[in-house]
Amino acid sequence: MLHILKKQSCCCVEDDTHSDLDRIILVGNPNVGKSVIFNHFSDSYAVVSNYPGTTVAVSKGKGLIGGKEYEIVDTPGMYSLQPITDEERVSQKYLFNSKPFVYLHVVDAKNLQRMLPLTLQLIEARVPLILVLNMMDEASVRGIRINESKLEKKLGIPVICTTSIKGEGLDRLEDTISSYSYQPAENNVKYSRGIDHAIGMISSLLGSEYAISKEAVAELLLLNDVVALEEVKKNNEDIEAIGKVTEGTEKEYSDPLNYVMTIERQEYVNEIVSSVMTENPMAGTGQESMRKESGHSFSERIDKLLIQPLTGIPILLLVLYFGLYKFVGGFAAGTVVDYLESTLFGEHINPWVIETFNSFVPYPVVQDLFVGEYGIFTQAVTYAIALIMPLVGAFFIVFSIIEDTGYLPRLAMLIDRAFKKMGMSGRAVIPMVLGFGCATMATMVTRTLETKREKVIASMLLALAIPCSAQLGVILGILSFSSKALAIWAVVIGFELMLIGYLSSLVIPGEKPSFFIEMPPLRLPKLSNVLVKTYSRMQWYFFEVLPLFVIASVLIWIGRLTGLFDIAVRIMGYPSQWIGLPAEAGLMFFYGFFRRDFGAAGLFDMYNAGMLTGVNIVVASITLTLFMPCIAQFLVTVKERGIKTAVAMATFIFPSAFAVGFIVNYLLTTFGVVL
Ligand SMILES: Nc1nc2c(ncn2[C@@H]2O[C@H](COP(=O)(O)OP(=O)(O)OP(=O)(O)O)[C@@H](O)[C@H]2O)c(=O)[nH]1
Ligand SMILES: [Mg+2]
Repeated sequence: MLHILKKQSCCCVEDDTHSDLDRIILVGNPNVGKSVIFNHFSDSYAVVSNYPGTTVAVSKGKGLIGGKEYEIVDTPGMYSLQPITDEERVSQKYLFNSKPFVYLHVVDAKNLQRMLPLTLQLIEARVPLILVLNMMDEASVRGIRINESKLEKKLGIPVICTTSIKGEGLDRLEDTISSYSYQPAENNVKYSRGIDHAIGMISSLLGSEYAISKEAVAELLLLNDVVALEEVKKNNEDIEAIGKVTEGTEKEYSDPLNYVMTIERQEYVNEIVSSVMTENPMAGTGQESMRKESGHSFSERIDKLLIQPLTGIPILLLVLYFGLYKFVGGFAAGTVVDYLESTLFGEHINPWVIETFNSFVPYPVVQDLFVGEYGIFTQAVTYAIALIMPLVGAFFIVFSIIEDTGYLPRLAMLIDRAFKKMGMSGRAVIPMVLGFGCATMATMVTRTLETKREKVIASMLLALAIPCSAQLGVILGILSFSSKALAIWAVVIGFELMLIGYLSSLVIPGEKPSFFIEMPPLRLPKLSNVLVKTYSRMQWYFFEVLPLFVIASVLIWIGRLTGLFDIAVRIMGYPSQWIGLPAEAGLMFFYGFFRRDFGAAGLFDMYNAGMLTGVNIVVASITLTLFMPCIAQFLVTVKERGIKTAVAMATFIFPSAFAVGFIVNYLLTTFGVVL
């Protein structure tokens, strides 16, 4: 639980500041435990989850190793030095621009064959390197034994076995880092003559120095890698001559060069693995191996249940019912929020704060700003602490448990076919599900998707139809008065999501996505990780919402002093009335411009004040769910997708939210539905 005290570094901004400290950079495939090791050594916290692509931006912290302070850097997972997705590119760019003290290449020991090619590429890049064979616990359960010292000799770099989740081997890793000094390792990969020749030619054409070896840059150039091309252009290298070598070499081979080089590298990896690794699934005593076997087939059976639609869909519905409806909607939004908002803040804290403040500050204008109806304390802080935090907290607890089991990649497989109809692959399930936590974080996670088209559709749907945890909690809490109301809300939002997804896939050009996702083993969530992760996300969320809520309170205060507030609310009153709501509901949409959850909080207050009918509540919930993305999400969308796409999305979303609200209100009132 020491982690609780750590700075959290899962922020949305890429931090490129350089410190004077020697740097240790963690690199490796996704989902191998880099962030667990980062959390162990550094004073910052990076989120750990059981699916590939948890870390999508660089995280930094400081850590004492062998009595010396280092800067520790965690990077997004990458499969090879030639990236496919954006989060891999983040790591590749980092490699191009860093001269660290040492790289820790973290690999999953039970998948050595698949992971060592990146080690060989890093050796080819002639960077200072230590290989960390992590997840030794899972490898030994599978009867995998690795001869560490033989592997060290073969590769020419230090190799350390760890089970980072239990802290095993990390002391040895610390000692190895402390005594590390760079010794160039021999690059033993034998490429065929044409490729070898081309690498030699291109590297001799490179005049400048790079953070990685010229041969490694040459290999990337041979594969027309975008980042490598950018780097050599910056250094005014002879691009034309390089292009000629590349073209000539491509002609020599009937297969793409990437394929040929991957196969040739893999051949060498296979040779190494067969000499250093033994695999005996029946290892151990008779009893032990039987237990392992049955454990294996047990998790395979669960896997099947989760992935096959006949059983997978009912399981998904159960997860939603208990996780969201009962726990977030019932317990958090009902019991906890009720107590905090109405009793604790409403009856005790706020009256006391108002009285104390007013007795010290006798100026009504200032009183209004801090403790008035829309005051910084009475509205912004109360909303943030008593309403948003319990909802977000409850949601993140459920969410962390789901993440840590490895359920999300299985859900991705289950839903892949439905997602293909919306122009996305099953992989997009992960950012979409994360959107229920916080759409701002989730928009960044669209980096893990392969095609631009898929990224645009996913960002669009996140902005349009996925309610964030706080908003969802409020809506679940309010709509719990009638299961019919909740069903109407869910069907309309689900339908809109599928319809817009389907239409976007027809309109937005681009290649069809292919589905590839690594399937991590199912794991039992660790309580400490669930708590630390929930705490760090709540902290992040709190500092994200509180300033915006405070700014909203201040703007409302200025607006009320100048009369602009009434005008804005009156203007928003019109679309409210079009969808059958009282004009006062304009206030809620006005809040919604700041954040959707702020709007939802306004809706909660109107509901408590008995100002809305059953139909009104459903229509308002639907419109608010489909309403504008919040400011933070909009900014991240601008950063990830560009200003044009972001503005186009917002322009479409705003009127369409009211159009859907109008239709639903029309249908419900025409058919005389009473809720
Ligand atoms: N059994 C076992 N699980 C581990 C070990 N190390 C990490 N894990 C689990 O592996 C999963 C992935 O860990 P992370 O630290 O998030 O992996 P990462 O390499 O940072 O992944 P990305 O951010 O996706 O690139 C989590 O569920 C961890 O609990 C280990 O040594 N043994
Ligand atoms: Mg990570």
